[in-house]
Amino acid sequence: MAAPPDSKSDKSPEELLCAAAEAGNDDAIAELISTGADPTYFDASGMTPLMRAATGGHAAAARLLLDAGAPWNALSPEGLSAGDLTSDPATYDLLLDHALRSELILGTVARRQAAPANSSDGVPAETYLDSRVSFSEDRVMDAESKAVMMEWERPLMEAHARAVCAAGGGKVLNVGFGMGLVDQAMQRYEPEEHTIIEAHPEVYARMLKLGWGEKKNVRILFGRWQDVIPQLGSYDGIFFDTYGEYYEDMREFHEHLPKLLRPGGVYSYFNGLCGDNAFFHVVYCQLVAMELASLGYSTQFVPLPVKDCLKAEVWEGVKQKYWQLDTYHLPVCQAESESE
Ligand SMILES: C[S@@+](CC[C@H](N)C(=O)[O-])C[C@H]1O[C@@H](n2cnc3c(N)ncnc32)[C@H](O)[C@@H]1O
Repeated sequence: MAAPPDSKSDKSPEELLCAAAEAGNDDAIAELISTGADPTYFDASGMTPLMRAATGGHAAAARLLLDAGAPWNALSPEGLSAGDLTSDPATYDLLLDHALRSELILGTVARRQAAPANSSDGVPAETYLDSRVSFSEDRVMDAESKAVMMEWERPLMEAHARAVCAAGGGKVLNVGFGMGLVDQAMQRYEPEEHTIIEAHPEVYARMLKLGWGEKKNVRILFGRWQDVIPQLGSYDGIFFDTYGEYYEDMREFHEHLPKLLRPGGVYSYFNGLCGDNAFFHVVYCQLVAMELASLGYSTQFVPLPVKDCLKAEVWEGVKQKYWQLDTYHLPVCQAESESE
């Protein structure tokens, strides 16, 4: 709750804090915070003091506010965070560093968002696999009209297949069939063995109907990757793209990489984490890269423009636009010793 108005100016301490943040007045910020002004306050325009400091490019002011507990991940009515609002490199770096440290400790954004595909609000992760999905030419939808997979991603899936089949002709693994876009692309590289894991019964039934069960180099494992992992071997290329799971699930999958990925192999995943906010997305690209680095993998992000794939009509009938950024960052991960 906002503190009472300041008698001299008729403004509350929080409004004064916003004004001081906007002006980059560090002394006034320190004074207001020390006398109890709330740094988590949203002003009448839906802006926090930190957003005001970030917009003005005042790094020192932003530091004072973060140290006082200002939330780095608060969103304006337009869905922008302080990191999205600044054009000052020092303020951006400060916010990014703070966000990474907070997420490493608390994981607040990850817990709110389902990882790599889309948000699972509406259909909880645990129930997605028990609920109906529907198929049309350009999408697979869940029971809540959220997109499980969409045709606009085809060029991305082709680029992922190119990355993980780079060595050509080896053994490849794909986790999550969806529309089979990445698998179609992988098949063009004529892998010696192509393993596909799919957990949804209706997606699995459709795979069989489409003839995937008869391809001689294809091995289908029906079940959750968590359950079929003991049946896996080791691979030259691995792609991971599930739906309705959380960042923690992907982290758990990554822990298996040292066993699953052969020396010289390439790992990639659908990089949809926080695909509706540019700053959160950068935070999560870096977090995953740090986590993979701790397992001995280096990650490069290849920028792919996607604006032209995303005309407004793409989202017609879809409850949530899970991707809203102009550039997709395709991750290419390799064992550190091999990528140098
Ligand atoms: C986003 S789609 C994959 C799209 C695919 N990359 C393509 O190119 O069409 C995600 C798929 O993962 C499946 N899935 C979800 N959770 C899974 C799990 N734990 N194990 C295996 N598959 C899972 C979903 O049923 C869905 O078919």
